[in-house]
Amino acid sequence: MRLDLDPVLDLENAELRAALQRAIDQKTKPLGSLGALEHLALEIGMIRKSTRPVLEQPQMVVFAGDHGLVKRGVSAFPQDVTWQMVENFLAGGAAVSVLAKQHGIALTVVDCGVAHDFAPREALRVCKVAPGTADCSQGPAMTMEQCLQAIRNGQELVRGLPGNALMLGEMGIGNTSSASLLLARLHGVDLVDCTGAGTGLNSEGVQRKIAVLREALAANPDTGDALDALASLGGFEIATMVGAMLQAAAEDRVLLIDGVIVTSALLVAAKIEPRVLQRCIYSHRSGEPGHQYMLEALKARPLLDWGMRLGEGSGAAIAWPLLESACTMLRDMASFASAGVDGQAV
Ligand SMILES: O=C(O)c1ccc[n+]([C@@H]2O[C@H](COP(=O)([O-])O)[C@@H](O)[C@H]2O)c1
Ligand SMILES: Cc1cc2nc[nH]c2cc1C
Repeated sequence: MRLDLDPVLDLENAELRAALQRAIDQKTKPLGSLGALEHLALEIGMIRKSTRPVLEQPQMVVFAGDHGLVKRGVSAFPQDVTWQMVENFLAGGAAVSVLAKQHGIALTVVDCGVAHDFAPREALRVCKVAPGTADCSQGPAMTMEQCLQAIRNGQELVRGLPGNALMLGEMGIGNTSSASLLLARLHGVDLVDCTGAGTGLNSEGVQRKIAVLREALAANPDTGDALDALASLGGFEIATMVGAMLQAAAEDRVLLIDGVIVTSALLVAAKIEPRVLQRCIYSHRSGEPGHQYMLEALKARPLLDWGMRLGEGSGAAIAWPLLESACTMLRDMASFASAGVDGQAV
């Protein structure tokens, strides 16, 4: 074992599940009539171990990192956009900035390995392993020591966060390549099926991207180990998210999962500790093609299907009020008995 993990306990508890289902069924509504909101309420109740769950001090953490593979032309945008967008997150002008503010979600940005030196800011955490990964078409993106350092950084970061709900977002030009590579390596999906336009490559660009990603798989032979896959094909922001997810799950926080890159980190975390998945809610289905394969592999049912493909945690921020509605329904709706409504259908 190369990682010190806090214990993650199995959440399956048939009594609590039955109590939650009873509480939901006794609310003043025809059975099942709140549809997916009822399912969401049950899942949150299971994670928070309560028939009256309260989600407190929601946190959005955006993990940023640069990718050596970008020099091979796998993205429609230049590497500098990573640090420029970090500045935009901190200045309050990015999608995730305005959506987090709209919903009262605290925003922290983490420099996990951006090729830029930032001036210190209150909302910026610097956990820089190195200024960008190595080009994984030539060999491993990071050393195992760097990979473990990034995971530890993520664990440490979450230990210091308030609240019981964590949204993860990311920023990293080139990181849809890592997401496709991790999916191909960990679940055997063909790169042709799971590689997409990312920030906006045209179809020739996607073909070139696939060819480069094939080189990356060939340059990093499969050892059958998820940590090796992460170190050789991932990114610093992805590895830091893996640590954050493992820690958040160990603390029974609700994990609201964003798009294809965040989900690629979850693929790795779930190989290390499958019970992480018991704490996850999936905000949306990304328009990036690999995401559908990831969701299937994880047996995940996303809340929204809006063709979003921005990342940053934007999908999680938009889905957040649905989680609040699910908790409000469980806590505040009257039951047939308390409201004096006849609950027997004729
Ligand atoms: O989250 C998603 O599903 C998603 C899909 C496509 C692109 N992105 C974002 O776009 C960037 C990566 O795209 P690319 O083309 O540079 O690999 C990175 O900053 C991600 O946040 C994000
Ligand atoms: C402008 C821009 C904003 C982003 N946010 C997340 N990834 C991004 C990529 C680009 C190019």
